[in-house]
Amino acid sequence: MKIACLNDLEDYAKGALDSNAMNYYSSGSQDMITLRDNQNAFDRYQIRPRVLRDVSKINTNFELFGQKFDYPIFIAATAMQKMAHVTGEVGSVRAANSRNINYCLSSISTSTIEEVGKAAEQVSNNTRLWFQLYIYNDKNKTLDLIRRAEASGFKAIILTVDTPYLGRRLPDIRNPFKLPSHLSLINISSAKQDFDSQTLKSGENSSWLARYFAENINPSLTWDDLVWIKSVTHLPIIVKGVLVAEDAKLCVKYGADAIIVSNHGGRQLDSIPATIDSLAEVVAAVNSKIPVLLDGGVRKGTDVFKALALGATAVFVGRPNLWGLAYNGEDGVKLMLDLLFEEFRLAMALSGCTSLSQINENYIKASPYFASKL
Ligand SMILES: Cc1cc2nc3c(=O)[nH]c(=O)nc-3n(C[C@H](O)[C@H](O)[C@H](O)COP(=O)(O)O)c2cc1C
Ligand SMILES: CCCCCCC(=O)C(=O)O
Repeated sequence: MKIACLNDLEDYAKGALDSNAMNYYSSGSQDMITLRDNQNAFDRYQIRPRVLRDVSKINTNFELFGQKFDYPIFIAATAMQKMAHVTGEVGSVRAANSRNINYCLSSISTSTIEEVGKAAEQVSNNTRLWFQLYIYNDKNKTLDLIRRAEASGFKAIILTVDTPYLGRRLPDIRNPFKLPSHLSLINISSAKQDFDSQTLKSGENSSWLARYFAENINPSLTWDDLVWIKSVTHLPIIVKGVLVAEDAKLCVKYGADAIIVSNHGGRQLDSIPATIDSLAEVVAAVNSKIPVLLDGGVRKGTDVFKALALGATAVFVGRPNLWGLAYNGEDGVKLMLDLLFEEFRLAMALSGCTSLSQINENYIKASPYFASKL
């Protein structure tokens, strides 16, 4: 069967990946309510299309932090991509940069920061790369990651703020995840996958991923750490994992250069709002002072259009990158992106919009069906 949309790629990946990788990639936390809602929530909005406008030419270009992008669709940071395809992060970055869009590398990658920087340079002389940062208890380790990202041509740091501890992912507790022995968390010192289970308190999360986080990642971060990061790098700092107006205002106050409205793909706290439902609140609070981006559940061109209509500058896809890799490495990720680009261009044309700047709140409304259920 020919792949027609991103959900087809997911179906393919389900048959191709082993259950260890698939459980890790696909799961959300606890009852996965937020995971499901991220996608479902897009259906609660409708597009208000305009007609009889010349839509023979559609322009999807835009600029952010002085860099030009061909589409407002980026690839989000997802950890350990070599379980999806032997090329892992290198395949993904090559696909993204060949299409002139951003690739975000996770701190917890299976390819080095330097390999990813080089791979991007090979396909584009204007690399489009952001580095996602977890702050370690060891500040030198954190600084080392920042310096390596700077030296490898990364253009911004994404500070993930929704993960002081890892969410409780039940599939990983029931069937403990194992990183295959030929892979490692290569940017950071070796992570112990085995530990003495006697040290666990009754009921404590026994996943090594969760334990790695508990032992290495700093849960005491505050807004002052944002100020600290800004003081140690010239790169823009993008705060990822903001969902409410109060925090959006603090991002502006403490000098964030952009916000990503994100609930970590439904993998952290469960029962929190879908990102598309949080977007308008954050956009209003920020009051155009800094760009607002969004990830979570974006699977269709109309999802991208809806996010932009509600005020997002750009969106990210997380899991679809992994499904694309599982399908056919770099070419699979290119296919994933091209499908989404095509759907988005069509959504723009059929709504009567020929450039991104025309997409605004006049093009969106709550679905009357869902509004009546509230
Ligand atoms: C398998 C997997 C690994 C992830 N790893 C990271 C990570 O290392 N750092 C991070 O900030 N977010 C991570 N995320 C969250 C993504 O950056 C993003 O917020 C989420 O995937 C977006 O939702 P989507 O998968 O529905 O597109 C991960 C998500 C998944 C699915
Ligand atoms: C070994 C550390 C766990 C990686 C966690 C990456 C992540 O953010 C995720 O959602 O998974």
